[in-house]
Amino acid sequence: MPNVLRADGITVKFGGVTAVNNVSLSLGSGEILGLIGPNGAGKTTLFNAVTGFAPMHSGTITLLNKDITALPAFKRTRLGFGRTFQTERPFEELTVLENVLVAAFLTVGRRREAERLAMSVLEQVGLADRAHQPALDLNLARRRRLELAKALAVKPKVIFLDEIMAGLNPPALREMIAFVRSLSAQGLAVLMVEHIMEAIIELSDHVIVLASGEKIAEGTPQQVTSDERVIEAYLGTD
Ligand SMILES: Nc1ncnc2c1ncn2[C@@H]1O[C@H](COP(=O)(O)OP(=O)(O)OP(=O)(O)O)[C@@H](O)[C@H]1O
Repeated sequence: MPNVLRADGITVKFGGVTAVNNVSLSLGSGEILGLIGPNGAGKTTLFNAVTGFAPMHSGTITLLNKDITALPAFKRTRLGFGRTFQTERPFEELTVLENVLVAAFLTVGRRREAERLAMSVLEQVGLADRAHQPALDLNLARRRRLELAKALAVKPKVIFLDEIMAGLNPPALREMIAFVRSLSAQGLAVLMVEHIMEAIIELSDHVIVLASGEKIAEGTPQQVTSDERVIEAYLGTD
């Protein structure tokens, strides 16, 4: 599988705390990489470093063989990074469509083209019928879909999903799992931080486990969930 994204030797420090220590990952087109680990393991920090939202101490990032390490987040977005945020934060006073338009304008200059793109991603996530409602009116599952629509509206090559399954009820979780699978089937590379193991096990081609900023295991979902170090990191030892 050709590499879409590579991150090599990523280290992030906050003052004296090393939140991510020398972690590498790579991701091919249509591949789903799950990033798991106990609270405070460094998942969000690694995710933010790769997407350009957290400064790195060291490491390199390449997108389609182009070194993008020095680029700020908005330039990475333009080159094909779409992301959701752990705490979804729509502009609540804007409509659903307007929220997606804000993202679409990051990659498309003309209004008509941006509107077409925004409507097509709203259709893709099943929110087209709510396009003209205020974002404020959406329930949690639909807010997550709006986050996805915003991430897709930048025409990504890699999509970064930060705990998009958290708090969903079982039917909404099933729908979200199916939706993420459909993204990978379309050739998108997916990097997913997720605590819901059901989703990780069903979706991930490959899983990286972080604990205290270190990569402690990687492999298929079956390999990592039976790994002693992973079980220890989650359960602790007395
Ligand atoms: N802006 C920051 N300033 C200082 N320390 C930070 C900052 N962001 C994260 N940290 C620290 O870095 C470590 C990793 O945190 P991070 O949020 O990346 O973990 P996580 O695996 O995403 O956790 P969770 O599953 O709870 O979201 C923690 O010790 C955290 O306190």
